[in-house]
Amino acid sequence: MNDAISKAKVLVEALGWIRKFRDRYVVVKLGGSALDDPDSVRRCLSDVIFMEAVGMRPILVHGGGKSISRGMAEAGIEPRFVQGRRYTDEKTLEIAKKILADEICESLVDQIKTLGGKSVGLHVNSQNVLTGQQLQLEDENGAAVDLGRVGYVTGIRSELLHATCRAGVIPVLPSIALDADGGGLNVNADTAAAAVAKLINAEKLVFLSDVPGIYLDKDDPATLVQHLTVSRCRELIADGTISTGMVPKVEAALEALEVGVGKIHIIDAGTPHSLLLEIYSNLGVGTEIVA
Ligand SMILES: Nc1ncnc2c1ncn2[C@@H]1O[C@H](COP(=O)(O)OP(=O)(O)O)[C@@H](O)[C@H]1O
Ligand SMILES: CC(=O)N[C@@H](CCC(=O)OP(=O)(O)O)C(=O)O
Repeated sequence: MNDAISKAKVLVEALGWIRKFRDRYVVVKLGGSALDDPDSVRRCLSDVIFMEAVGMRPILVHGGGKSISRGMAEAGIEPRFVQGRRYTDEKTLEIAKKILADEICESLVDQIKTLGGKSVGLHVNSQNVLTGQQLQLEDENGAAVDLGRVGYVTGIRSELLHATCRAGVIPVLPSIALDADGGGLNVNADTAAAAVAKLINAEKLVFLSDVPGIYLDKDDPATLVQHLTVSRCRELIADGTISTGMVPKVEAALEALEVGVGKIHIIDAGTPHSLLLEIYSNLGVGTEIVA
């Protein structure tokens, strides 16, 4: 009986959050590290289906950096990263498009359908949503850095996203954009997710990664921080506590917060139902970043 009552309490606790987030957009970013574990992916997708079923409007944005690197190795191309971005020549762009749009995105859509949800892949080879421009970076001496076909998102087809979500269909977007001439651009998936969150006025942006959140000591999970402000994040980037793949994630998070996205969460895709616990319970499981 006690067990039954505690289960009912979980539902009652969730009710408050379900009401609060009804019809609100949440952008969920699934990273390449998380995508490598099929069980985690299935569990995360079933959480996303739950969110849609209880009235939220989830939009899934995904990367797949590790798979692109594997695809390049098969094609005999050595991956090269400049300031965390993959140098992308035409051949690499074709590999990225094939792997992200045709393979990973379509596989996520199929899995959502198998799990009982409705979903559609919106991308360069179906209905494109993300438009962008070529990214111009400078090195420490102020000289232009050639990144090839690397871009950033400047616009989204928000009407298509609204209509898709209103119809109860979960949109899945790979991080490839089209420029004004219809040319493909390889976009870092963290920045793509933040841009979508920003342009759709999302309530939340959730990064599903392969760590439970941000650690104060990169190698010690016991140092997980539950709550960070923008200024504290900047300090942690400056002193090197936040490094490697976490830097673009947190920088993208800060940009999204600056333009009104309510809250950012960084959680572990491998922790069962971390998404549901983070959104629909009083118990936060990862790191939240607030303005
Ligand atoms: N302070 C930190 N706390 C936690 N992880 C960190 C930190 N600094 C760097 N990292 C690294 O960031 C990685 C997550 O980024 P990344 O591998 O790019 O993930 P994704 O594929 O989800 O985008 C972690 O696996 C970890 O190695
Ligand atoms: C320009 C650039 O670097 N694009 C990324 C896009 C994929 C990505 O970001 O995937 P993760 O989320 O797995 O890191 C890349 O080619 O790896």
